[in-house]
Amino acid sequence: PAAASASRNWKPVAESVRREYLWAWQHYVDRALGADHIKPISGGREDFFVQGHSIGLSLVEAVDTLWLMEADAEVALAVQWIEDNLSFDVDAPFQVFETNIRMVGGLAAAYHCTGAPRLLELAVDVADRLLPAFTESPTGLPYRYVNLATGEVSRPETNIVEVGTYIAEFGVLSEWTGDRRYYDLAKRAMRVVHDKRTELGLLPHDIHAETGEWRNRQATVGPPGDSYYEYLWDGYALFGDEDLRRWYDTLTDAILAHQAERRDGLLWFPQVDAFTGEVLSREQSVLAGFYAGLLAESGRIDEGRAYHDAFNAAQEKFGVIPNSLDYATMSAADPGNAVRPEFADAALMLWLATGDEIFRERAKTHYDNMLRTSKTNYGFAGLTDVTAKPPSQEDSCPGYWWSEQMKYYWLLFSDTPRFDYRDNYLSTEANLLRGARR
Ligand SMILES: O=C1NC[C@H](CO)[C@@H](O)[C@@H]1O
Ligand SMILES: [Ca+2]
Repeated sequence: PAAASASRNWKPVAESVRREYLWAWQHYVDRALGADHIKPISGGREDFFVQGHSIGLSLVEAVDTLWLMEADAEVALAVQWIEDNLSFDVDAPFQVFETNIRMVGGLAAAYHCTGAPRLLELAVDVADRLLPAFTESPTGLPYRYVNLATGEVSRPETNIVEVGTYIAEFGVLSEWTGDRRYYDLAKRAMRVVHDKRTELGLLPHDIHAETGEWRNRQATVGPPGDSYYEYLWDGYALFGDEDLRRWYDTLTDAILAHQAERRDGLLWFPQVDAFTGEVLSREQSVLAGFYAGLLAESGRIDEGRAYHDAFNAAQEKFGVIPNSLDYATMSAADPGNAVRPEFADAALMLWLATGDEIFRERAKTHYDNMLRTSKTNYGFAGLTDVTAKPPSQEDSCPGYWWSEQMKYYWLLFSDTPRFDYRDNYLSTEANLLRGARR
């Protein structure tokens, strides 16, 4: 292998990341403790799952990040708040997918890092409240919403992300409790989707939970297709399930054969008709950028590099990559960016897979551009237009900011002893479910 390029001293960057994170955390504690979101411009509070009732989302998403940063006093405060206040006995419909990746995953990661028993109890409690979405479904494909207090399910018009992004969180609950129901229900839904692939081996992205019928023709590696593919690989990586690997390989080979396009030396993944392969759109969601990391994790390193090169071209052009990019013209189809983490997610995965310093350089640029454009009075704000001078901000900070990019930067630049750099797993919400070194 090429001699590892003399890597620069990244410690000052890691210290900056930790300082900025704890600065934002202190404002959340002082002004919005227990709120799902802080409003970073005004310092106000914002609900995410249910209007009028927060359940401490940003705090739950922050615990493992704080722990990895060795901010142990802050971890203690957060765990105490959870033990004293967090209840899922809420008579309202919750989105099953978002509740899983953020709350089941956030609590499971907090338990993995701290060992506090109440955190596992709460992860099991909220997962149990999600199960009717699966068990009430005639196909095994979960409904999109469930009332956490009554178990009433609703909204069968769903998609492959929202039926297929559970195996990581549900799988560790099965592993840690011995109850296989979680794993089996998550895997069954993934099997149903895989078995409905088209002749070309591609997947449309919208599906009906009661009939099992496809509701559209378009295939995408962006939302709402992305984390279905991610979790096929993750289920194999975490639990060694050869079915999941076989399904992943079948679908990925088809994507690379029918859904990939090279243009000016860059690799892109257009939206195509899953039945005919016809290109339907060359718009690329910034969220699709995670796929460069997934390709590298799953042994397609050259393709992963090439796709990250494509998004890096966008980062070079725009500074902050727009929500949606038309890669035929490299123009911003949707000019906002709600502090999306995917470019940094893929940079970490590619750096772990290759050791190539270029990915730390690219992540540093992503961090610098986020600092410059999103930092505001009490935290970090999403952008409504990355092309404006300066980019225009919105008074909102999403929960994934507390779990994702700041954790990716910290892991890339700190070399923290609390993370096993050789054997680890981060969920699609960057929840650490394996590799904490207590
Ligand atoms: O998988 C996900 N999709 C959307 C968010 C980040 O853009 C986040 O919730 C997560 O990474
Ligand atoms: Ca993700």
